[in-house]
Amino acid sequence: MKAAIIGGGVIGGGWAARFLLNGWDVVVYDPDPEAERKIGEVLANARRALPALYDTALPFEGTLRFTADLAEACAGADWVQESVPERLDIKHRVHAELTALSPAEAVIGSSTSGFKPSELTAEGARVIVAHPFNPVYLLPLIELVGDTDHCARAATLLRDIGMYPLYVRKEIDAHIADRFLEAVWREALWLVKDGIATTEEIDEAIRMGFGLRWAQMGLFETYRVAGGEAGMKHFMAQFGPCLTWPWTKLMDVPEFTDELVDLIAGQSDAQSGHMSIRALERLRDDNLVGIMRALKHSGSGAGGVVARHEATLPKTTQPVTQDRQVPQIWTDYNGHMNEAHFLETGSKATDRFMEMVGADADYIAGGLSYFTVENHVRYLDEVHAGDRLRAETRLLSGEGKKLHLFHTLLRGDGTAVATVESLLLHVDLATRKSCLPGDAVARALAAMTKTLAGLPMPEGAGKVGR
Ligand SMILES: NC(=O)C1=CN([C@@H]2O[C@H](COP(=O)(O)OP(=O)(O)OC[C@H]3O[C@@H](n4cnc5c(N)ncnc54)[C@H](O)[C@@H]3O)[C@@H](O)[C@H]2O)C=CC1
Ligand SMILES: C[N+](C)(C)CC(=O)CC(=O)[O-]
Repeated sequence: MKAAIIGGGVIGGGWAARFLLNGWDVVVYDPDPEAERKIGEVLANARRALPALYDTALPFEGTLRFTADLAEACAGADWVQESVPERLDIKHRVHAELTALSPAEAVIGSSTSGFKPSELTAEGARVIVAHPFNPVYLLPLIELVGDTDHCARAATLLRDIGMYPLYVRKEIDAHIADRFLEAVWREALWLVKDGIATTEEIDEAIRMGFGLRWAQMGLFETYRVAGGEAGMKHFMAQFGPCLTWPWTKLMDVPEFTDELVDLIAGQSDAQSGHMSIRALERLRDDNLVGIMRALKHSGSGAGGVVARHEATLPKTTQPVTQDRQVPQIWTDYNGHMNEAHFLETGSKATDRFMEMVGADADYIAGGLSYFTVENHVRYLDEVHAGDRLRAETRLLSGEGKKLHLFHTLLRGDGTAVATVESLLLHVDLATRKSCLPGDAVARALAAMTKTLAGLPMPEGAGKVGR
């Protein structure tokens, strides 16, 4: 698959990284002589962040090219994404060329934050709104607005690269999400201008409270809970009258005078000027990865999107039971992967092995499973954030109620970095007592045992179950 990225600034760079890290070939067209350097830096941040959301490897990266020839960028593209500055005259000029140069079946998306499809297509261009959120390589939301068939094709491709397409049924300036951002932004400008709060105090008011709620429940679900046992109706009855009180300045906008711009920029420098933008991006990405991984556990919000995408990625096959990238959040104060995550990788390798022999989610839902009763971990070498890490699993014994596994954890360069030897007992989940496995699992283990018969024990094995 090929993506053409037209305009490779903050947003175009993020799109390029999202496509590339999902295995697409990417060609970037941007007249800025600095575009290649900037995209290289965005990509470096994306490489440490996006794969860290997943407990399995993403597809191999596609190729990245830069071109000064717009026709070459668009030729054979499956997706052409325009991310040039938010000016309608520039968008019109670029869209006319993209419509003429792109394959008829290609999606042509505009990253516009606020222009409506009727404005973008007024001069005959074939384009839809595909509005992303920064950083595009991590945040799944894309607002799609415009021709329904075109949007439907776009939605399918977006899901394949782990994104969440939200079809906006009725066009409106600034779509859905930016209307909220705009409301909050305008209120914040007044609070600074009127000397009520600094930029830092406003950020604390968001991140210490409602910002945490929004990521996992949005607005309406949060307020439903805030209504107590009586729910949404009680919430609306209690806070309905406030709608007529002066709790907002929404219809009134402060003018960007030099004085206000200097005040805000100065406060922002005092708040965050000690860090470079790239360092702030890495801090933001590490936090987003941590939050999204927590949400993945419960299947909520953006975490649910990652979990659903992960389920579509190719599964490992014997003897490989794990294949993933080491996330930043797995590293510790020594600058390498913390000991706990070697065992976590071994544990996930056991889960995958169980699946491979038929002790999968359906089997467990049927009331049978394995419990680990002993582990032995040997730490052989260091692993760092961003390293590829895989596990190869050898069945040592699978007779009766016992399952004895030996996982070798290998770094991307093939070096064995740890072994995790695990002893498990088959259990009946109703009685919580050990019992023999079901026939299909017993047969799969017996067949595997036969294949492995006569092989020597792996080096370092035999430390548990004695
Ligand atoms: N920055 C943000 O937070 C978000 C921006 N957007 C939208 O994305 C679009 C791009 O915004 P940013 O990336 O922030 O701007 P930017 O200023 O970072 O990047 C724009 C890029 O377009 C290039 N460019 C200018 N004319 C061009 C042309 N004729 N052909 C190809 N490239 C050209 C520039 O050299 C520059 O690299 C806008 O429509 C904006 O509303 C959408 C979501 C969030
Ligand atoms: C400020 N903004 C209007 C450019 C914001 C967006 O369009 C989306 C985002 O990433 O916040």
